[in-house]
Amino acid sequence: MTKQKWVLGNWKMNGRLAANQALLSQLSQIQEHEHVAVGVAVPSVYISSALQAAAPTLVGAEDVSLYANDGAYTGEVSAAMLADVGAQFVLIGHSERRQYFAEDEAVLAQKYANAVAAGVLPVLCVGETLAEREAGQAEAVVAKQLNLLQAATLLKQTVLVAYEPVWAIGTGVVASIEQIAQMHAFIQQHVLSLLNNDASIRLLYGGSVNADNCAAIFAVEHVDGALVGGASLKYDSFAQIITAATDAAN
Ligand SMILES: O=C(CO)COP(=O)(O)O
Repeated sequence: MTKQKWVLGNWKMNGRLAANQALLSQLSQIQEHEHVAVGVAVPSVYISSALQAAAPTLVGAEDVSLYANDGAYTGEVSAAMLADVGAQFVLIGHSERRQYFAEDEAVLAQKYANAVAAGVLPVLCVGETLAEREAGQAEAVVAKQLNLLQAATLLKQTVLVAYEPVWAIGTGVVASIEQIAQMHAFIQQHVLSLLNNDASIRLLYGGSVNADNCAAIFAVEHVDGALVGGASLKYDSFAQIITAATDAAN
């Protein structure tokens, strides 16, 4: 899956069956582009139904259990189950998981490994808070969050990382082009050094991406796509972002 541009939606805890199917059937009619991957991460209860309506749009999960094997873990969904229903990717370490569910690096490393073992492509989400940026810690924080990739050298596939500054998520405050360019260059270099230059890396930007700002973001070096929250919930805005990615890939 070495596409040049990736546009992934993250529905978060949104959606209902009928509305999902309507949105996905519109998305499924967008002309497929050989260099653009389009996908949506959806609540796990909707993965199966989404898969029936979405192709060629990829369908992924928003989270996966820390526990790898079947067992007495009430409420959990394992990576093997995601693979079983056909989920093609899974978000790991979204800032909302880190913030509301106290997921730390050890937990996320295990989740990442579980996804890899089950054959579900992990998308590692990283990003600093505003306080961390203001303290000059942005790169150090992101570097620490990337370190779990070291244990993922078993990967011989595309490494997908989404840089989502926490202060840009759902706020309408998009990072500046300079901030995105600087952090993406840093992430590219850091991941290559972690993986001994042996990886195909795709870096997505996330945080208040919309139809108006996406083209400028896609033009930044080392930006290989976007992870889109709010604007992925409406066909028009998501379709415009896909069009901009397609233009950028041409
Ligand atoms: O968290 C995000 C995607 O994972 C970004 O959300 P928004 O696009 O709504 O800012």
